[in-house]
Amino acid sequence: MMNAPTSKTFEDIPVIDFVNATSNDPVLRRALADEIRDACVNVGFFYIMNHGIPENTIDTTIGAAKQFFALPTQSKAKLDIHKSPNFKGYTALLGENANPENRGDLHEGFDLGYEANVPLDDIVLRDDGNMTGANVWPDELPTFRKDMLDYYHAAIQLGRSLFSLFALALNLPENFFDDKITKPAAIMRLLYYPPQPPRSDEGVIGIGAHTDYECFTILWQQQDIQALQVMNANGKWIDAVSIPGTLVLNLGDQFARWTNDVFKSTVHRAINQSGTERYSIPLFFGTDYDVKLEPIPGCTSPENPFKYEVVTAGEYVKSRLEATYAHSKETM
Ligand SMILES: O=C(O)CCC(=O)C(=O)O
Ligand SMILES: [Fe+2]
Repeated sequence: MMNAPTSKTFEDIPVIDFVNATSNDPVLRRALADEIRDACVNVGFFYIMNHGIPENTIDTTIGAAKQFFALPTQSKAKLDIHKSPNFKGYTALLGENANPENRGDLHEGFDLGYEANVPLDDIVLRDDGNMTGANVWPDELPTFRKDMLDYYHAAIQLGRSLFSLFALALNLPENFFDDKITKPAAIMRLLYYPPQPPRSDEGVIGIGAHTDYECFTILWQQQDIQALQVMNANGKWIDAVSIPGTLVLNLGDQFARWTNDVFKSTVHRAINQSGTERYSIPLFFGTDYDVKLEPIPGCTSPENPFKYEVVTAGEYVKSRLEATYAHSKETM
């Protein structure tokens, strides 16, 4: 876990209106990028208002997610993530352990990625054999695949526009990341958190304290349930309350490394003590597999040299994923 403290402590997570995200007016885009920079440098989390993913797409996807997790155990086990060479499929309760100090996370999950046989309008993809390989789908739910990919493609579109804004926020040309995200290395995950009693087992919570691995995560979280918490620089947990109509955006370790910690990858966790089931959908957005995480212009100086070993983005994420799932491998 990368525990880089944030430079300035925060008590609130900023809400940023994306209505001007694709405006033709560079002044408006610049103003938005300044807000984003502030959130990335000081918090590592922000809410996105006017994110552009249609509400009915979200509703359909959540409906399908509920049906999936309600399937019999044997149906879900057929799709177990340990059977996949590229981290796709089902994670059973306690199958993941985001914080190695804990004993397993109290959630079930389902992971999917880009499918080469579903053309995205403007993207040419090749399966490079590394994590972009085949998804698995439940035979029992005929529309599940379409429902998932509809959300996936809408979120990818948002993610690509975010990369331009992050470039601006780093005072780089808006197209700086374009040739580094030709194949969306984006993993979408459905999460189901059963309710846990207020005083529960030590070391078992919804998802243990962790940072994410990729550049950033676009998170849909269920309304009216408080579960997600974000750690500020004083080690205090700040509630990431659910705000209707928004998505949560948080930065991950790929971006923190790449920007020499100018952008913060902030520790977070989720505990569902609401008494009801909770669903969320993180979509982890990385770069192309072979992009080298070399110092980004403007993020280093003689006084502030690059702190990290240069690795490729894909190898970095893959090694982190292997470590995450290693804990439940023996039980398969
Ligand atoms: O469910 C949530 O609110 C957070 C999930 C999360 O942090 C993750 O999957 O990395
Ligand atoms: Fe996370």
